[in-house]
Amino acid sequence: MNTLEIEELRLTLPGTARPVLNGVTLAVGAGETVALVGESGSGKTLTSRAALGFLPRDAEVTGVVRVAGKDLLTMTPEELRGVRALTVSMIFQEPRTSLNPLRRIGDFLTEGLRTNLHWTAQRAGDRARELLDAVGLDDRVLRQYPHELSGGMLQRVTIAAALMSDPALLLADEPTTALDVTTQAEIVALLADLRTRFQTALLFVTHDLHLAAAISDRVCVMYAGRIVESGPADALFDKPRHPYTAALLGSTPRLDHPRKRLDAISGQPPDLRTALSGCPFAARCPHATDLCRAETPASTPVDGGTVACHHHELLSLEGI
Ligand SMILES: Nc1ncnc2c1ncn2[C@@H]1O[C@H](COP(=O)(O)OP(=O)(O)OP(=O)(O)O)[C@@H](O)[C@H]1O
Repeated sequence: MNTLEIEELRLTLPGTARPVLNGVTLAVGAGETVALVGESGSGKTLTSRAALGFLPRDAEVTGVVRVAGKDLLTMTPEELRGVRALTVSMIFQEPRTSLNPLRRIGDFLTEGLRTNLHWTAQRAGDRARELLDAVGLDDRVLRQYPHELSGGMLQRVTIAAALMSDPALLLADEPTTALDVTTQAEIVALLADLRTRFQTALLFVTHDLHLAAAISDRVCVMYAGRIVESGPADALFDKPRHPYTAALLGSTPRLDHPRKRLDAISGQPPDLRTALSGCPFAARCPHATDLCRAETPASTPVDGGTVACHHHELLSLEGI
């Protein structure tokens, strides 16, 4: 059984001309890391928050969001609280905003298990020390306050906190964006190490396709509320099938080719006030034809993944 299954998730917000999520389907297997990649506004955060059962209050939602076999969209608030406390944890972009500045790190780490599972202070403290060690921090941190730690140390603390309940699924939403480049690399290496050590499924949200390929088993590429391509990370990286994936690869700096010329993707992603017909990427795609502008391509299974492009077979042959 997959740890996370999202099927045909469609989410519409009031006052918009099209759904902000438009039939998102993705799965994360037990212990697997899947990256969700796309430009700002493509719907990555809304998708990952849906895996915690957090949806905008005024949204119209259809589809299925199953965690460990149970559909979050039909759960009672009480059941949802249980899932968030024990089964799914989230690591946020900016660690400082997820910690209370007035509370010691030790209290922050242990309060969930003490409240939700009624663990004793001793037992929860032992678990906190074990996890601080796993994330490379000394247990003196337990007595410190957030302002005494650097951004990188705080992100390690929030990762330890996310793992305290031994969750089946970890959601990481741009967890390195607020950090400097060296610390970013350390946090990515740490997450890669922890996912094998703790066997936690990980959904990693990022706008950086190279980072996604480095950390994940599979990648889902999002554009305008849809998954336009998914597949094994190395295959998608070596041989993208969707013109948008190819364009994203060409526009992201690479650590191994820092001087390579970058090609910006021309145009802007469509905003939510624009109704879309046809392929959502057609207006920016160098390969678009009348068919693309008229008909929305369905997501089609291909070797180990999916692609939603009318011309993917031809483009794969030509090597986009
Ligand atoms: N509660 C909300 N009310 C209105 N619009 C929203 C709400 N939440 C998200 N949106 C809009 O939905 C779209 C998708 O948002 P989302 O945060 O999922 O994008 P994203 O891909 O994560 O982008 P970023 O990388 O900038 O965080 C955006 O246009 C955003 O402005």
